[in-house]
Parts: sequence; C-alpha cells; structure tokens
Amino acid sequence: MKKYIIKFLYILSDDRKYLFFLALAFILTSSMDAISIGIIGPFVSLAINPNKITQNTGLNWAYQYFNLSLNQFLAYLGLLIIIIFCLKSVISFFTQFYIFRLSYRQKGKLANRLLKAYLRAPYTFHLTKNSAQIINHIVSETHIFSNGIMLAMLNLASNCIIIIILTILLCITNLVTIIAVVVSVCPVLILLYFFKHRIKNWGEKATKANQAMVEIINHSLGGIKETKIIGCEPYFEQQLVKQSTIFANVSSSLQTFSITPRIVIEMFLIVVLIGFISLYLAFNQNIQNQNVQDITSVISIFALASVRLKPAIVIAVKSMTSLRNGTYILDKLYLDLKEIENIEIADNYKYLSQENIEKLSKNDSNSVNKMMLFTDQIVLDSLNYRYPNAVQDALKDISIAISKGESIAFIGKSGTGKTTLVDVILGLLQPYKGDIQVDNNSIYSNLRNWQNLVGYIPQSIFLINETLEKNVAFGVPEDLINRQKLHQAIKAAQLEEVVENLPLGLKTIVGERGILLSGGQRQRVGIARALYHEREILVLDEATAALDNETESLITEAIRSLSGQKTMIIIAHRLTTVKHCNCIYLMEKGRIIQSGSYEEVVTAKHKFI
Ligand SMILES: Nc1ncnc2c1ncn2[C@@H]1O[C@H](COP(=O)(O)OP(=O)(O)OP(=O)(O)O)[C@@H](O)[C@H]1O
Repeated sequence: MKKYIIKFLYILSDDRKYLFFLALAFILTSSMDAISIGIIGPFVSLAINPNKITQNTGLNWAYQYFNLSLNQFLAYLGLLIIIIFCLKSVISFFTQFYIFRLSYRQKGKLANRLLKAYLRAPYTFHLTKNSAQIINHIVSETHIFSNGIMLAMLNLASNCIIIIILTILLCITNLVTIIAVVVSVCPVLILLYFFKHRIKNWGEKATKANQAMVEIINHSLGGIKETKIIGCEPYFEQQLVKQSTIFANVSSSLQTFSITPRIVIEMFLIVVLIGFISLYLAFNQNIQNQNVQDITSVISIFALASVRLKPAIVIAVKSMTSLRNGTYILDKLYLDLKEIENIEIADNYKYLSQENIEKLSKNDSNSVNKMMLFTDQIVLDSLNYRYPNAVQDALKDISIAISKGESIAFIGKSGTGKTTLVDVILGLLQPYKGDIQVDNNSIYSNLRNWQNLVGYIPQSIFLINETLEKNVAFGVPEDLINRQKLHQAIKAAQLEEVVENLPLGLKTIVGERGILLSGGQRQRVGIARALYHEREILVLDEATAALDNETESLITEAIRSLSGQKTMIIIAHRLTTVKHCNCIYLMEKGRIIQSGSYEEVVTAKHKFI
C-alpha cells in the first residue's frame, strides 16, 4: 500500500497539495454524515419513550435549561437533526463536486503531461515505441487513473471515515448490530484478500486487450489499401474478436466481483437481523412493552446500518477492488512518466560527445531565444552516428561544407545512411562524435534555433484533414494566415494548377492524410509548407515512389526554381531531380565515397539506385 501511495503521489505531482484540503473536507462531511444518521436511532428510541430524556445527563440538562414540555423538546431535537442533515447535504454536495472536478481535471492534466513528455522525448525514443501504446496511455490509461484510481482512492478515504464513525456509534448503542456488521464484512474482506492477485491480473489483461484492439484497428485501417488488396480483412476481424473476447471475459469477471460485496453484505445483514428477532422471540415467550422497544431500537439501528453503513462499506470495498484493478495501470503510468521525463536528458546525451553535451546543457540552462544567423556556410565535421543497440555505425566520418544558397544531394543505394545523415542534420539524432556548425557556431549550442532555420519535406508529408491552405500554413490559425505568403508558396511549389482544379480551391479539404491528393501533389504541398514558414534551409527527402513524368518534372522544377534562394539538402532517389545541384555526394556503408558535380558523380557509372 505504501508503494502504491508513493506512485500515486508521484503521478499526481502538483495536485498533491489539494489532497490536504480534501482530507479536511472529508473529515468534516463524513463526521456530519455519520453523526446525522447515527442520531436517528436514538431519536426514534426517544420518540417511542420520551421519558428516556430524563435518564440521559446531557439531554436532561438541556431539557431543564430550556424548560419545555417533553414533546416540545423532542420536536426541537428533530429540528436540530433536520438542520444538521441539510447542512451536511450541502457540504457533501460541494465536496463531491470538488472530488469529481479534481479527478477529471487530473485526467486532462495527466494527458497533457504525458503528451508533453512524449513530444519532448528524443527521436530515438519514438523509434522504439509503438504509437498505439502511446495513444492508449494518453487516452485510456489517464481515464482509468482519474476514474478508477484517484476517484476510488478519494471514495475509499471518505467512506472509511464514515464507517469508522458509524461503527463507534453502533458500538455505543447496540452490540447486535456491530456483530452483524462484522459478520457481514469479514467474508467480503476474505474474498478480497484471496482474489487480490486475480483482480490485478484482470486489470492487466483488460488493459492489454484494449491496447491490442487499438493496435489492430490502427493496422487494418492504417494500411486500408494493402488490407483490401491482400484481402486480409478476416485476419484483422478474427484478431479483434479474440481481443474483444478477452476484454469481455475479464471485464465481466471484474464487474461481477465488484457487485459481490453488496450481495454478501445484504445477505448477512438480513440473516443476522431476522435471526436475532426470531431468536429473541423464541427465548422471550411473554413479550412486554420493554421488549417491543428493544426490538424497535434494533430494527431502527439496522435500518441505519443498511441506509448508510452498508453503502459506505460497499463503496469502500468496490474502491479497494478498483484500486487493485488499477495496479497495473498505476505501475505503467509511474514507470512511463519516470522513464520519459528522465530519458529526455539521459538519452539525448547518451551518444553525444562530451563537448556537445556541455554545449547542450549550457543551452538548456540559459535557453536563449535569439535567432541563429546563417550567412555563410554549414559545416558537417567528422560526424559519426550509431543507433542505440546497433553493432556498427550508421554514419562514419562525414565531413562536408554547404555554402548558403547551394543545393546539394545525397545519393546512394538503399541502407547507405542517407536518411540517418539527414536526421542528424535535422538535429533529431545526435552524433556521438563530430559537430555541425553554422557560421562557426555549433548547432548544439541551441538546437531549437537551428531547427527554426530548417524546413523538412519528408517522403510522405503529414497532411491533416483540413483545407489546403491550412495544410500549407500548418500550425497558423486561419485568421492569421498571410495570403500573400500563401500564394507565393503555392506558386513556387508549382501548385497553382492543382489549386485551380480543386472544387473549392485553397478552401478544399484534402481528406485524412491528404487522400484527395496524389503523392507528387502532397510532396509539393510539403514544399509549399516549408516555403510559407520561410525556412532558410530546405531538407527534402525525395519520394521513392515512381512518379509520372509530368509530376516528376513539376517537382524538379519546384526544387530547381528555389536553387540560389534557399539552401537545399536533398536525398535523391532519382537522378533527374538533382541535375541542377551544385554538389552530389555518393554514399556507401555510412561513408561519403565520392562527391562532385552531377557529371562527375553520375557519369562515374555507379549503380546506386
Ligand atoms: N532505427 C534504427 N535502428 C537501428 N538501425 C537502423 C535504424 N534505422 C536505420 N538503421 C540502419 O542504418 C543504416 C542506414 O539506414 P538509412 O535509413 O539511413 O539508409 P538510407 O540510405 O536512407 O536507405 P533508403 O534509401 O532505403 O531510405 C541501415 O543499415 C539501417 O539498417
């Protein structure tokens, strides 16, 4: 339990401070709740026999002090109970409101914290992670944390206070009831103890099945073209049925278990109540007025137990089940948060030279937001990179200089390190040896500023299901889009004709992942996007897919028209696009083995594509 609370508090982070106020509110409302219900039994007993007022020292003193008739005194006592009840109800309403708000806000905060950490985690972290898992953490697990763990913990705390106070009251007033309560609760606690591992297992299985379902849906719909052509719909359907059956089985077991306490407690309470009355009647043949009062008092206390104590016990036990069920999620969230919040620093620096680590840490501490200037050249100085857990370097001693306004291209067979080199240039991967300098300043002295200079146009552009203009001016609110810049970018990216042919022009929604556009058009949207955002340096990973001659020449034209204005770094998969480049670098096994003009390198008869 101690470990559970430590993890819970870690995840709760800043909101821990609210728990103190919540605890105070709990103590207040639960005490009022318990007292207001606890005094109903004695009040009923006094109503049946008002003379008992004079037998109680406190009540007798009040009765004498106010100088009222017994019935009037009883009426005022009733009024007092009503006031306590109303006050308790108002406070209880607001406390519950506060609990719900805190819990559900926690979901939003936690999702935010996770997304922030995932987005800031180094690129290498994402190379090894499954996106379905990440989505599941952010969407479902945060919900289970707020609903199944946090709410359960708060409910458990508030109901435990009620149980303790009511039990004390019952102990004072009636021993039979307390025996009934103990007899009813013990089997439930024993059940909970023996099932604790199974409940945790159910929680784990439900989470995994849920995650697998997201993954299956993701895979089948994400590759819908392949799914349809290969005809593997039944495979995905069967996989989904398998996981949903697991989910249904464990969830139904869990739900059944969670209603068991109510059934068991109800059964035992009734058994003890009827048993007590039957035994009482069997052993007391001559029922006197006093006996009737005893039985009435026991019944009213039983009523109290079933009105407030039973629900409190049921909610407390249900919360305990929910907490146990959430153990797997709590562990996962705790480990994940710890991992990603710490990895950010550790992994970023893992493969970096000591010199660059110092530059980065200096930058982290004074995070200056000044612009990085690029007026002369970019120098890649002896870059060496190795992927985590790889046995050999993906890049070996890469040294080149790129002057401002130059276009250069990397060519080479598949797997020779072109993408890796571009990822290093983009600052996504950090070399364990070497440096990248812009006008003699290391990019590691402020990676963010360096990235602000660079526009990246990947093979497959990420397009959102929005209008074409929003996709070009990506991340800019619609009313702030600069029309002039937008039209210039569209023109330079050779997209004017495409826009003219779209039904709503720039206002046409391009569909999920730009499904309404062709591959070549999408890549030109990517070029327009980089141009709109006025990036000095454009890094273009040319599409590997075969493009028709016209599209290819449009892309080539778009790239060519930018030469001289922008510094371009191109990963080329076909030679036509790089004809105009100032320098071409041929790569093999992570090294640059040849460089020179198009004629020098291409006519050297290397078969690299
Ligand atoms: N995430 C990774 N983890 C480990 N090794 C990797 C990873 N990504 C790439 N590699 C390895 O690094 C080497 C260079 O890969 P890279 O993707 O840079 O080649 P490429 O020239 O861009 O290939 P292509 O033209 O097919 O895209 C390859 O041997 C590849 O197997």
